[in-house]
Amino acid sequence: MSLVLVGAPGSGKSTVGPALAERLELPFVDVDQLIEAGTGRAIAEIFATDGEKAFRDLEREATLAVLAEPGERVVSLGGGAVLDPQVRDALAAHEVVWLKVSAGRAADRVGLNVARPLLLGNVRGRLIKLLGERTPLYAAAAGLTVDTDDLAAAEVADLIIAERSG
Ligand SMILES: Nc1ncnc2c1ncn2[C@@H]1O[C@H](COP(=O)(O)OP(=O)(O)O)[C@@H](O)[C@H]1O
Ligand SMILES: O=C(O)C1=C[C@@H](OP(=O)(O)O)[C@@H](O)[C@H](O)C1
Ligand SMILES: [Mg+2]
Repeated sequence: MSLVLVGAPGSGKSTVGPALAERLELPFVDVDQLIEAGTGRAIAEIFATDGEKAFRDLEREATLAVLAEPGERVVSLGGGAVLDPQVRDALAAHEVVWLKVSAGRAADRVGLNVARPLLLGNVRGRLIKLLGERTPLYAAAAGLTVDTDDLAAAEVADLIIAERSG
């Protein structure tokens, strides 16, 4: 069983994951990084050239493969991975932590970073829409929720460790 971080873009999955893995002395996997390493292409390039559907297919395959591996690790998913019903089923076998973030705070964090093609244009507006669609999915998947709005990434990691040992 792995410790799996879910949440919107800008919630801190890719930042908190390595900190958590280091503290727990577990291996760390970021599925977006795995896709980029496996294809030799940036996520933004996959979106731009092949479209979102092609990215979601790669994401499903990579996410299901990581979640099927035995052993314990810390896994950071992409923000949209929970849209896939097979991924949601696979998450049921893991310890899932939802890094909750408001649209305003997530927008502050991701800024105008072009690495997130889904948010291009009106970043805050897109985050509001995306959170509306995904909040029920994150909530249903998670056994633990951490509101990250007013916490530094290291504090989020500390809180997760405190909650699971307490
Ligand atoms: N709790 C936090 N407080 C402030 N900034 C954060 C926090 N978590 C992440 N960040 C910053 O926000 C940006 C997005 O974080 P990232 O870990 O890539 O999020 P995600 O993987 O969930 O999209 C990065 O610049 C990161 O340094
Ligand atoms: O929310 C999404 O649909 C996406 C989130 C991104 O990951 P982060 O959540 O780590 O930013 C990345 O997988 C891709 O740009 C799509
Ligand atoms: Mg990430």
